[in-house]
Amino acid sequence: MNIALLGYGKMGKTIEQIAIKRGHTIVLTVDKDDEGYDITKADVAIDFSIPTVAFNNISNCLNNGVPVISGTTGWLENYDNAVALCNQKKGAFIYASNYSLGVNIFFELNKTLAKMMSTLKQYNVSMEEIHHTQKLDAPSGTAISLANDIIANNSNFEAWKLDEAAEKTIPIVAKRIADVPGTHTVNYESEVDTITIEHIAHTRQGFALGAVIAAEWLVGKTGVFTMNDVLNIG
Ligand SMILES: NC(=O)C1=CN([C@@H]2O[C@H](COP(=O)(O)OP(=O)(O)OC[C@H]3O[C@@H](n4cnc5c(N)ncnc54)[C@H](OP(=O)(O)O)[C@@H]3O)[C@@H](O)[C@H]2O)C=CC1
Ligand SMILES: O=C(O)C1=N[C@H](C(=O)O)C[C@H](O)C1
Repeated sequence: MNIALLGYGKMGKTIEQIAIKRGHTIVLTVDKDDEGYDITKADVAIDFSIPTVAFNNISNCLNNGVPVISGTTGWLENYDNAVALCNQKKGAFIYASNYSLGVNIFFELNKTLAKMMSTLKQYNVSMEEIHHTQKLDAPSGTAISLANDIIANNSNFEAWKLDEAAEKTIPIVAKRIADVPGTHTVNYESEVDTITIEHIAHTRQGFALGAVIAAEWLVGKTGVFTMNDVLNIG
């Protein structure tokens, strides 16, 4: 497959290595100063850029008939517009806050636990995410997905908030520590005990492999998909 990498930073470069090992060709890399690039030579585009440009990158692909997967976080105010454009153009699009197999299993565990805890009002939930100090957004996209899945599966919680505890609200603490690829923790705490589930990424390889697998899966399809479709879980 001919792949375009929109965003050629830590993730773009890790994806490049894995894509080449899997027999693909990188035909385009786009970074900050690469305005007006020609996407049409790519069979699929993989966007891991920055929050302010992700929607432009995705729109450019969909407008040119190129399937696109995005892992960029912090741009979700435009997610519905991306879905509408994909449907209008009969294109192919995946966004996932986290492409790793481990986190997608962790998402399912989190949903199951949230359902189990819904009748146990003595437990308060809280979340923590830890990432490297270059991260632009907080809380992480993965933390937002986890919080939204708790809200969808447990009527004791209606919203999430960064750093703030309030009634029916899930507080999320975001810590920034040098070189941490990504750690997510969900805690249920009562007066007598604590239940914790945690995912720790040791490297970026898991995110990158998942992104390449998603790109391979998307080519030839039409529609808006999620990692649950790719991995056939959930
Ligand atoms: N969904 C998932 O599984 C994962 C998601 N992520 C997310 O992916 C994104 C990228 O992460 P990461 O690679 O670590 O970040 P980096 O900062 O290392 O890379 C982002 C790259 O985007 C480039 N960029 C800036 N402007 C543009 C533009 N107009 N078009 C294309 N690229 C541009 C930056 O260039 P320059 O440095 O010159 O500004 C930089 O090289 C983040 O949003 C992060 O949260 C990360 C890991 C996993
Ligand atoms: O910025 C990162 O590095 C990561 N971002 C994603 C997120 O915001 O959830 C996924 C992963 O945790 C790494």
